[in-house]
Formats: sequence, structure tokens, C-alpha cells
Amino acid sequence: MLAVDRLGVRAGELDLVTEVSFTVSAGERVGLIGESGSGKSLTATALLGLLPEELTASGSVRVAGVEHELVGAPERLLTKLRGSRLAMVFQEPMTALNPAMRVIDQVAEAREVHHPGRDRVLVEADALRLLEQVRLPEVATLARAYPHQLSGGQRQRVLLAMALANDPDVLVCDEPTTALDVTVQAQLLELILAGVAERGAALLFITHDLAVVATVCERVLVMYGGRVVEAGPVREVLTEPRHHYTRGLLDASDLESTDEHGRLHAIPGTVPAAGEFPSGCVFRTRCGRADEQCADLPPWTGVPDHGHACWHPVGGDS
Ligand SMILES: Nc1ncnc2c1ncn2[C@@H]1O[C@H](COP(=O)(O)OP(=O)(O)OP(=O)(O)O)[C@@H](O)[C@H]1O
Repeated sequence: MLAVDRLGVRAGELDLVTEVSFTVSAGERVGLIGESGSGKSLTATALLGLLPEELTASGSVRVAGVEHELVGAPERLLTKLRGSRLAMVFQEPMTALNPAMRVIDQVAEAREVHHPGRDRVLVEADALRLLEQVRLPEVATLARAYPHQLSGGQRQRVLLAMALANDPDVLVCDEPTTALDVTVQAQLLELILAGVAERGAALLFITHDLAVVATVCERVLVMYGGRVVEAGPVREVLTEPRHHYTRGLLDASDLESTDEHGRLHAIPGTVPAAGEFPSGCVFRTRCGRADEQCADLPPWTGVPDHGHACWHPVGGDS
């Protein structure tokens, strides 16, 4: 679905991203991790042709079904593909949303750009349906609100609705949950997973949070100094890291930790193999829910000994 080959980003003579190559198939979820400044965001923005003017991209970015090479493509073509074939959710929704426009109008506009001539009443109905899909609470009221009247998590739901408005083939998320608290973060991750699963879209998920990667992704790429230094299935990379930088990332992470109830969550090596997952569930590395809330959850099969809070349903049929 997405094929990136020897992607480079330069500022004059300075290489910021060097020879980054990877593919993401339809329906696949790939994580991109690395320390601050390692080149994750530049890689993402280069994919969508959104680099600032002073930077230049080289190499190749192809999307299945699109005849043209995206690196160096004319802005006219990129504008057509952005939103329809490739879409992005950014970390800071306030900079991505228009503060002076009602939420529903922004979602409607995202839809209308790729459906010119569609009746405005239908476009608004589409926008409302999309906001319902991302479970914006009190949707009839909040759809008519301005971004500043929404919470951070609600704004991210709106951005997700806009990104999914035209059923993109590739969704790129750049730290979409970093600014959110753990419970809100978990809800948004579930919505992102459901959104890409319904559309069979490829997901590239950028984060510095290994727990999020373990929750969301099947494969992971590790960036360091503008290069991909390690890549492989999440289970393999998080349990048997080969690169010293990845080992350092793991040591510095909270993957081996106890939660506020003293229960052990998320020990690398105890992540079950794909076939051992309860149907419709993914491995949650941090629970973030209080005991009482966990007690309300159905008793999932495969619950580990130390508690029932490690398994939570994400989409699926559980
Ligand atoms: N417009 C620019 N001109 C020059 N250098 C830049 C520009 N934009 C980014 N850089 C540099 O490129 C490197 C990679 O930046 P990038 O934003 O991709 O990192 P990142 O891995 O996404 O970091 P973070 O996790 O903090 O967002 C950094 O050293 C950054 O300072």
C-alpha cells in the first residue's frame, strides 16, 4: 500500500533523514519510534509532501494505485492525494484545526474537498456521521462548537474524523495521543484502530511511547540519527532488541512497571503471540483504569494471573 525507498530529507548540505526504506501493507499497523530529533516527523511530513520549503526530499514514496511518484510531485497532485489517499493526524490539534470555524464545518470541508458538487445537506450529514463514528460526546451540541470549547481528547477525535473523512488508504499518526491522559489516550487508540480496520487502511504510527507501540502495532521501525537502525515484528524488537539504541530505549521505558495497584503490567517477553490473543483484543501494556472499573469488564479468556486489567477489547467481537 505504502512503499518508501531510500527517503532522504536535507537542509542544504545537512542530511536530516537518510535512506529510510519501508513498506506498510493494506491493513498493517507499523510503528515508528525513536528519540526526539531522530527524524520521525520529517519522515512523516515528507511522505505527505508537507516539508517546509527550506528542506528537500529525495528517494521514492509510492502509494498503491497511484501512478505517480510522490517525492517531487507537483503540489496540485499532492493536494488531490492528501486526505483522499493519504491522511495524517498530528500531535497538537489546536494548530491543525481552524479556531474560527465550527467543528462540523471543518469536517464537512475535509469531506467536500474530495466530493465537489455534493449537496451541502448530504455533506453535513456525512460530517455528523463521522463525528458519531469517533464517538464525539453530545455530538449534536459539540459538532456546532468551536475547537476551543472542546477538550484535548475531543479535538483529537475531530481531527481523526477529518483524517478518515475520505477513507484514506494510508493513515499517518504523529504522536496523536502524547498530550492526553492515559484513559483518554486508550479511547483514541481504540478509535484509530477501529477506523483503519474498517477501511483496511495502512497505519504508520509515530510515537516515543513503547507501551503505545506494543498496543497498536504489529511491526516497528526504530529511528536514530535520521536512519532506521532496527526494524521487525514488535514482539521481537521489544523482547530481543539488536541495536544498542533500542536496548537503551527499552531500559528507559516504563514497560516493566507496576501500576498504581501494584500489579505488574507489560513485561517484555510476556507479550503473547498473535494466536494467543483473545479474539478481538489487543495487548494493553498499561491499564490506567481503577480497580472498580476493571471489575466491570467481562472476564476475558487468557487473563494473566496478576489481574484482569491487562486485556481490553479493541474493536473486534469481544
Ligand atoms: N526546518 C528545519 N530546518 C532544519 N532542521 C530541521 C528542520 N526541521 C527539523 N529539523 C531537524 O531535523 C531533525 C529531525 O526532526 P524531527 O522533527 O523529524 O524529529 P522527531 O524524531 O520527530 O522528534 P520529536 O519526537 O521531538 O518530534 C531534528 O534535529 C530537527 O532539529
